[in-house]
Amino acid sequence: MSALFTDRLWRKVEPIWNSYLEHPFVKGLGDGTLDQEKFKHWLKQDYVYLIDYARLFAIGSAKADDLEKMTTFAKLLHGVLDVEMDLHRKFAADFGISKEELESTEPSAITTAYTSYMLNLSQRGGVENVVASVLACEWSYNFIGKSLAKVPGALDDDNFYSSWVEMYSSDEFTELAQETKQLMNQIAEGKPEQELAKLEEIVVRTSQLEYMFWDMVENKEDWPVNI
Ligand SMILES: Cc1ncc(CN)c(N)n1
Repeated sequence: MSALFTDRLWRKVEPIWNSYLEHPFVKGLGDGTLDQEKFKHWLKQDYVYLIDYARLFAIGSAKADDLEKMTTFAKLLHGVLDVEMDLHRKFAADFGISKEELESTEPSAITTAYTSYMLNLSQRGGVENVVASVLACEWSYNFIGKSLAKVPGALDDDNFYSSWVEMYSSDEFTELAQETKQLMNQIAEGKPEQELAKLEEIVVRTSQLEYMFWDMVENKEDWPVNI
């Protein structure tokens, strides 16, 4: 049996992903100490991020060369729009933020950079670029969710963010992450090293952008010079 491409990717991104677990924003989600104003910034920025992220699965579905992959992309699209974004809508309702306000959030510089990077690569490349672009997003949140679920008290009701940890460590979200990994392995199979290296670079870059997104919400950043 040949080695899985996602095992190779894991070895490459592991140090970046471990740094997420040390990030104050992520730690605050696990122990419940995160400032709610910072969390609201995440909620709004992530909502508009996810709208573009969902578009990537629609692009993947359109570019897929067989019905099986088309169906997987459609399932992942549904996962974003109707499962993951429901978490955001529930938190927003608790804060008195309407769906309209969430949806009309102005994307920050980092949100724009991250979604533009993925959309650009996905539009100009084939289906392999689409999967490589979305992989770190799905897989790293599941990695974070599962890691935080092991923090004592993280899933208890008195952690304001327990439903966040519950969602990203859930069996349902784990299945979505697994399906994305399987899709990556299927598509990578038989590809020459030169192409695999390009896909690896996309996963490394999106992993770095994930870190920048955590920093952006921690610091409630928007654009450097706002007018
Ligand atoms: C920025 C970001 N990255 C990943 C995920 C998980 N889909 C997310 N909601 N937001």
